[in-house]
Amino acid sequence: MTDHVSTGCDPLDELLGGGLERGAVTQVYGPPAAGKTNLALSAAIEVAAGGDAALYIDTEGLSADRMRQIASGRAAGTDQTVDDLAGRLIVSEVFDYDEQAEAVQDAAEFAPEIELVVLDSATGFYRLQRDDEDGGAALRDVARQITHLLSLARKHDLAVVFTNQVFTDPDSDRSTALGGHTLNHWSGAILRIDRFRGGNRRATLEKHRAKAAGDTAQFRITDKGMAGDDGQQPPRRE
Ligand SMILES: Nc1ncnc2c1ncn2[C@@H]1O[C@H](COP(=O)(O)OP(=O)(O)OP(=O)(O)O)[C@@H](O)[C@H]1O
Repeated sequence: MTDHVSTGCDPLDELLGGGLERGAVTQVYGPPAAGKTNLALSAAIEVAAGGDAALYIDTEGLSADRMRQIASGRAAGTDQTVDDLAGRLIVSEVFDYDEQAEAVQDAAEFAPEIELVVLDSATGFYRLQRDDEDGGAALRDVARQITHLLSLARKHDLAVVFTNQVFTDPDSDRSTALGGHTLNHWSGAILRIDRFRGGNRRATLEKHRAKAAGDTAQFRITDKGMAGDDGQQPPRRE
């Protein structure tokens, strides 16, 4: 077994020192439509293509069409079908904060049989409460969820990735990840994604156990999922 779970996109795997690290939590954050969900889906489908299972906790109303589109791109040219790949994804749809907490707790039941847990997004419901007086309590709840997933990652040697939104700090006018230091602390790796004109994406490594912060990679989102910045689907590792 390798130390990492592939994102399905070679430039991103390279940036992350091999992919999503097992035994750790990777945070992917960025503005709306940056490509966070695409990255998470691509990684989950890559796990499925390897014959393993992934748990996908979805708070955002995942598009089944988009999932099948990426799966179909991945299955092309192999002896696997879209249904083979989709069948190895355990999708847990949650509709509110309490359901999210429950689904994260329940990840423990699946952990022995899966290679990846996706939480997309960790803070979507939290964001709505950001200005509430219990914003602090909500953040503590999310932090508890992330530490629970981290303990599963360590115990079962699986990878965990969660997505996160940005907010603009009125003082510095910079956009930073929701949950700040608290969520960053529990994230072994942090990837920020930004979107540019023409559909180009840039990922910036902001935290990593073994690599310098500030490294970047370019990629694009295509019909088939994620591709290098030449628009070509990267060659697949066997
Ligand atoms: N088939 C496709 N071909 C090219 N680009 C696509 C395709 N499907 C989706 N996209 C791109 O992906 C974007 C959405 O990406 P994604 O859902 O991963 O964003 P996100 O960062 O998760 O956003 P949010 O925070 O709003 O959930 C779309 O705006 C579009 O640019």
